[in-house]
Amino acid sequence: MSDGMHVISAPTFPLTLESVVKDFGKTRAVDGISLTVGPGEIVAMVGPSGCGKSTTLRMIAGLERPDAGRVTLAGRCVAGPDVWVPAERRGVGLVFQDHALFPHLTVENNVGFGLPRRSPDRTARIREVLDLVSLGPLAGRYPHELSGGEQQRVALARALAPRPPIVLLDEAFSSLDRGLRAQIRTDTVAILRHTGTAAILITHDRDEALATGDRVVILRGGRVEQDASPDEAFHHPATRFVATFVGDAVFLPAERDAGMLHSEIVEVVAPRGLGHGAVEIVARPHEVTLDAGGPGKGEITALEFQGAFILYTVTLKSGLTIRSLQPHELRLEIGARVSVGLAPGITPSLLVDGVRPAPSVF
Ligand SMILES: Nc1ncnc2c1ncn2[C@@H]1O[C@H](COP(=O)(O)OP(=O)(O)OP(=O)(O)O)[C@@H](O)[C@H]1O
Repeated sequence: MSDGMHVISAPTFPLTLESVVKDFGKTRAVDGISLTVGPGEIVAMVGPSGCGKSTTLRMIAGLERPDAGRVTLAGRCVAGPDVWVPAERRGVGLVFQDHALFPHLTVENNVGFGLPRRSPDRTARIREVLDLVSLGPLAGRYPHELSGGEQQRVALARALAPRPPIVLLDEAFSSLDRGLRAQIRTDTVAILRHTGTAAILITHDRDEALATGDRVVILRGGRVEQDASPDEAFHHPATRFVATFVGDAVFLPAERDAGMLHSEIVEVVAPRGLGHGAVEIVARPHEVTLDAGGPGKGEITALEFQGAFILYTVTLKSGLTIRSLQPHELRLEIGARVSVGLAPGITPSLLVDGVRPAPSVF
């Protein structure tokens, strides 16, 4: 610019959704979702069946047309009022649960499918992405000659080959068995990070979402219930629904008195401006302590062996049941009386009428 001003250009986000809506007849599948995915960011989208995950992904890919709102990919509006760019011209990478490989094409031809036929670097690019997923030696095989994990890697290589702004993974690991699944997921994330490719990963599995995403977007009824880091969603859930969706949660009703919140097992200072409404203190079972000495306010009413830990169900005097996750060193029988508390250093989150109070109260 001639006046000497520096122009700082806005970063180009791989993906922006603005108030996107999709109806199927009378069903509102997606109800005004807004979302941004930053460069190289991996976003896990999670929520119960029917919450709109796949429909959202299909609108990003161009397989469904939004009824309202706007989809922008790498700075280009691809869906909006009067704008519609079809799937084949969006350049989005897709990886599905069933891998969707072409059975009559070899691995290398599957990988090269999205690359222009006459591109001079086509062969080199196929080699490069096959090496990236460690499948170079299998380039000439057909999909039916590969294991499930290898097929998944071919699908990833095919999605990455055209250097897409974003890769969309729809339940991409669900068909793999448990042990393999964790390994392939780790490898996939490493490859996405290595190439700096942004991704949205759709999953039913909360542990997968928390382990994989830089951010987790929790959907419910076609809306974003919370969009936060895994740590934030786990420790400061926006709603009661999120609290239970991202992990096992213990809700302790609390009474207000003289600036304190009193629950059956713990007291905490009431933050200023907490507002009116029913307050609950939220804890996780691994934060609930049990002490077998003394009279105790609770009684062990069930226990469940969970590998490295035992999950105890404790019934308190009021009849409220809570859960506590304990190492095997603590051996308690059903019927044992215990004192119950919260581990030192824990600042439990609060809900007022089922919703996290505004951050300004803390
Ligand atoms: N083609 C369609 N026609 C009619 N209704 C549809 C269609 N696709 C999805 N729906 C409905 O839209 C809502 C959202 O579906 P969607 O598949 O996006 O959910 P989801 O979160 O991906 O679910 P799941 O985890 O079970 O795959 C559901 O109520 C579903 O029944």
